[in-house]
Amino acid sequence: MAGLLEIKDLHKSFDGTPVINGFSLEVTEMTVCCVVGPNGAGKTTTMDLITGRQKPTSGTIHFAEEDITGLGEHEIARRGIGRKFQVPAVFRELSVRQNLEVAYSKQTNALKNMFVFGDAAMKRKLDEIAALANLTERLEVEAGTLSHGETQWLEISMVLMQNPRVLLLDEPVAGLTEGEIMKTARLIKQLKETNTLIVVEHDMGFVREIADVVTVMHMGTLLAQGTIGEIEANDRVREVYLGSEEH
Ligand SMILES: Nc1ncnc2c1ncn2[C@@H]1O[C@H](COP(=O)(O)OP(=O)(O)OP(=O)(O)O)[C@@H](O)[C@H]1O
Repeated sequence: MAGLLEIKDLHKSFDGTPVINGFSLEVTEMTVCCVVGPNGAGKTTTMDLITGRQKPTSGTIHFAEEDITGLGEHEIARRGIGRKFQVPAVFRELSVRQNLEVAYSKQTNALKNMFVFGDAAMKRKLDEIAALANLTERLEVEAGTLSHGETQWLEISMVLMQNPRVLLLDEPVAGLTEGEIMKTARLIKQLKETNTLIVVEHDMGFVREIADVVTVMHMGTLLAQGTIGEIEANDRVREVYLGSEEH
């Protein structure tokens, strides 16, 4: 079966300096693919290229068998690729519920859906997502009062309100407590039932919990790919990444 997302021979240079050097990746539907690698390996740039924030110098990106290379950010989001950034972007003065409603209203078919299904469909979706993300008890509080972990879950929930088929998460557990990390792992495993996830993360304990496939990037290319066991046993990966001070 073809991958839901297929990246082939991607290149990106900034002012003539190559940052992505022939990177290829195939992500199977309803799996969790974790992208790891040392600082500066090109992980964030790859996510920027997938979501249209940056345009590749060459190479192709196909999503659901359609060529999305070079399309704009909004068009790619509209086709079903959602992204949660590392830096929180919630409206702090609004309640958790209002944040989720705003996110829903941003989806392309929001108006049509409201017209056809009314508020009830949105409310059902909102309750369902809040329950998944441990936010049911927090729906009426101001988003600014949430803990760091809850803020991360709210952001993931906001992306989910837009009905993505693929969800890109940039470092979702950076700065979280052990308990929050385990809850986030549970959330991601549940999301895999309906979504495909690409997760950029440095926390290898978390990666071990959630990954079906681990992709290791190094200097803008694919260094290795496999199960977490294969990756941890790979001498080259240990040399350039897992053996480094970060771990
Ligand atoms: N807009 C830009 N202009 C110039 N250089 C850039 C730009 N964005 C990224 N780079 C460079 O590209 C390289 C890869 O950066 P990138 O942020 O993709 O790495 P990363 O693997 O995500 O690292 P980290 O784990 O630290 O987030 C770095 O050397 C960075 O300085």
